[in-house]
Amino acid sequence: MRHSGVLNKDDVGLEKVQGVTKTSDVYRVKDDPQGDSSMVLQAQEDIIEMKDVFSVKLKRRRFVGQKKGGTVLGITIFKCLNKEENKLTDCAIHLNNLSEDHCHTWFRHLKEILNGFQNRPKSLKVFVNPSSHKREATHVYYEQVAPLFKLADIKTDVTVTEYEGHALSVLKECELQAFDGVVCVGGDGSVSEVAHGLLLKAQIDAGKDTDYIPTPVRAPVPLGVIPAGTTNILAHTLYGTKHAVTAALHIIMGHTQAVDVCTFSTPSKLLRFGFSAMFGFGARTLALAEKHRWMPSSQRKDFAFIKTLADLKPEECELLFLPLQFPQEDSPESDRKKKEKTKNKGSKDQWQKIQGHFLNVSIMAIPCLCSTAPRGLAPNTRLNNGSMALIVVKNTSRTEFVKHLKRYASVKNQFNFPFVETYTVQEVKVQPRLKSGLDAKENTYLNAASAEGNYPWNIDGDLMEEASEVHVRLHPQLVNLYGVNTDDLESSQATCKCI
Ligand SMILES: Nc1ncnc2c1ncn2[C@@H]1O[C@H](COP(=O)(O)OP(=O)(O)OP(=O)(O)O)[C@@H](O)[C@H]1O
Repeated sequence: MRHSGVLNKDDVGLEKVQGVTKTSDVYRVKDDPQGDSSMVLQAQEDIIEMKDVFSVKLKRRRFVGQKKGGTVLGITIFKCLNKEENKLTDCAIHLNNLSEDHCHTWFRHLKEILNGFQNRPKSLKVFVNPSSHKREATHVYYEQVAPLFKLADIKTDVTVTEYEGHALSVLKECELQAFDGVVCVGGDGSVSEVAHGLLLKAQIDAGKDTDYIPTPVRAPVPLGVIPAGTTNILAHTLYGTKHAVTAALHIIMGHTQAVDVCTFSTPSKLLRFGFSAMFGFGARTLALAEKHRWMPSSQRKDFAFIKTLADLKPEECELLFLPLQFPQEDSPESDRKKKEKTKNKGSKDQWQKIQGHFLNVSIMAIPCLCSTAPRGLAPNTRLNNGSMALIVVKNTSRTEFVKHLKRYASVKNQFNFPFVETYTVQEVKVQPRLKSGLDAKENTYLNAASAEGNYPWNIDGDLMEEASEVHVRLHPQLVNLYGVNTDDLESSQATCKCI
């Protein structure tokens, strides 16, 4: 057998015995007492690429109740298959042979090749949020994902979170070097907490002051997302689908890419690491939804959306931003240093200011694909292009604002309105303006501010409340995420019909 990474008909003779299911084929390796492995493949499928194989097992005949031993019948190869709409599925190929020695040789050879894939994880730290969406994350993990991890011989250390902030406190104490990756099973809120925890722990381990981190260090291991929440924007952006098995297979196959990350800070402290934020409409909607946690999740989100739209109000604020000085092409990871150099060239006098009344301000380091916006909330940025999209929606009528929102679901450009401005930026400072001469109650009515003067922020689907200026900085390719490049995904249709 050649170690070309491909099993083809010149390497091995496999006789297809019987098709079992769509995803399970049975072949018989022609009996070859010499152990000669250059046999002829007689099945319809000529080639099995080793890069698509994630597990090999010895197949045995066992009696009912027998746990160990048993007659070796052959080997089973488990392979990852591409289905339609960006979905992946697993498939089993059974190879039968009468010689036990022959089967063991094949098993060892294939195992050796699989062990040679350095980027595939062997040990994962897993967080499951049992309260996500309709409380199905635990089921999704144990029924759909854990069996695949076991098949791929991946060891797991699972924490089922018991309260908000649990994943963060476990990560702060976690010895990350014991794992090849961290996985979060839940919605955007959970993923946001785990991503923040992973990056914060990296800073703590590097001895950084966690209140002020101008140049954070990279996360030491990749992060994987298994979608099981009400909103799954990050999973959708990475896999092009909300499909737990697809996500698990990308993790098993070790498909990773470096992704840009933002830090969100006040003048005195770091609030969060994250990928995207909304201030104004997107944040008010989330704040209202959080107040109605007792409602079923999808209903809560639709209710909050409609109610916030009915009470549409602009936010008065000042935006300072540092435009990207030298627009960069989408470039591979090797350009990271070049990007950082570019970034440092931006001097303070290049800051630009706009102020006024804004319905929504989005600051996004990644395109943020979701079922309601298949091309993304920020289709004008990439996962790792070293910049953020700043999307400013100025005050306008509700009718015009709804037209703008509807465009997210269509193929038309959602930014092609006189009241929408977009910028490609490296840094943004958002300073809300409390109206002078008004008391806290009046300010709460006119602005989104709480009685304490705090403004809601929607950071990766997680609600944050801040009174002071929020400074958003981009850090190119700070974390590796399991998944594929958004540009390689098939585009899908919008599924939201609520406006
Ligand atoms: N056991 C728990 N009980 C309650 N909340 C938890 C628990 N574990 C984690 N959380 C918190 O639940 C929040 C929401 O989780 P997640 O995003 O996974 O679910 P979701 O259904 O998508 O929620 P959302 O409505 O926020 O989109 C996260 O901020 C997380 O910190």
